[in-house]
Amino acid sequence: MNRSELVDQIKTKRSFLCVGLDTDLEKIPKHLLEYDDPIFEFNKRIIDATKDYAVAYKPNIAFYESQGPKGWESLRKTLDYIPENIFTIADAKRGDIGNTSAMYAKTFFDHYNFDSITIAPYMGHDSVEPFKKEGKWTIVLALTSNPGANDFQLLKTESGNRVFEEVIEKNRQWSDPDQLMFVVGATRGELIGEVRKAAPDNFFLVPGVGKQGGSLEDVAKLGMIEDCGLLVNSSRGIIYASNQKDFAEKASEKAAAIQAEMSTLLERFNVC
Ligand SMILES: O=C(O)c1cc(=O)[nH]c(=O)n1[C@@H]1O[C@H](COP(=O)(O)O)[C@@H](O)[C@H]1O
Repeated sequence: MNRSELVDQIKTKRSFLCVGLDTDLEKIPKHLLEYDDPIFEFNKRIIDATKDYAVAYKPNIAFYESQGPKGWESLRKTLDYIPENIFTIADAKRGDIGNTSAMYAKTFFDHYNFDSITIAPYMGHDSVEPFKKEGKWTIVLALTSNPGANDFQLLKTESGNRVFEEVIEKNRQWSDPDQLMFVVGATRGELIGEVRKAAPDNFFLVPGVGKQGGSLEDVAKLGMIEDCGLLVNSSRGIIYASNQKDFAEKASEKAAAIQAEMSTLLERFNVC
């Protein structure tokens, strides 16, 4: 999916919500465990319940590969079930020497037809390069939402930049902004504005609202640009809104509430 198709979705649905499919057999309602593929049965109902409010889905690959071959099959069925006009993110956080990264790209872009993949940039340009592909996006970790982000990402480099700024600057030299997003945690407060300064025209994937406590309003205030430029993810806050038979209904209510807030923010910041 290209940028203008993504932005059209955002304007049509008045939403920049990404629903994270972090589907955990320990957390899904017990009655679904009777099915042959409980992960897919859960995802299917979550997708049906949230697709009017979401512009992207992000299966976190750890939750699928941890189940062995069956998990990969649940992932494929889930991906096939996501409506075609909704953006898909393989949250895999890959990145290795060139020929190995090329295999990761083959997995997620050829075998599984994802629109994008998350990438850990620690190994530098030749580890990111193989993910550049026509019609596909790379989503590079810049300033993450977790406490450990401070261990490396905020360190100053010789140039005076902090590591996350260096990651952004370099990746912007290597890739077109219409195929390059950055991950910025909603929990990073004022720093989101500094990330926006470093990447004025890239889309951001912003996890960390909901369970991790980030504020949607602050993210919009500091990060929104003319064509929105944001995909804000919520996983547990939506998909585990209930662990009873009403889980899909509750997920729908949560997604609808976030979409309503997003609609107001899109209007406030003159996107649509
Ligand atoms: O790349 C990510 O999506 C990601 C980056 C980051 O900095 N923080 C972060 O939480 N994530 C992912 O975003 C999702 C957040 O889930 P919730 O906290 O349940 O909404 C998980 O799949 C995380 O792996």
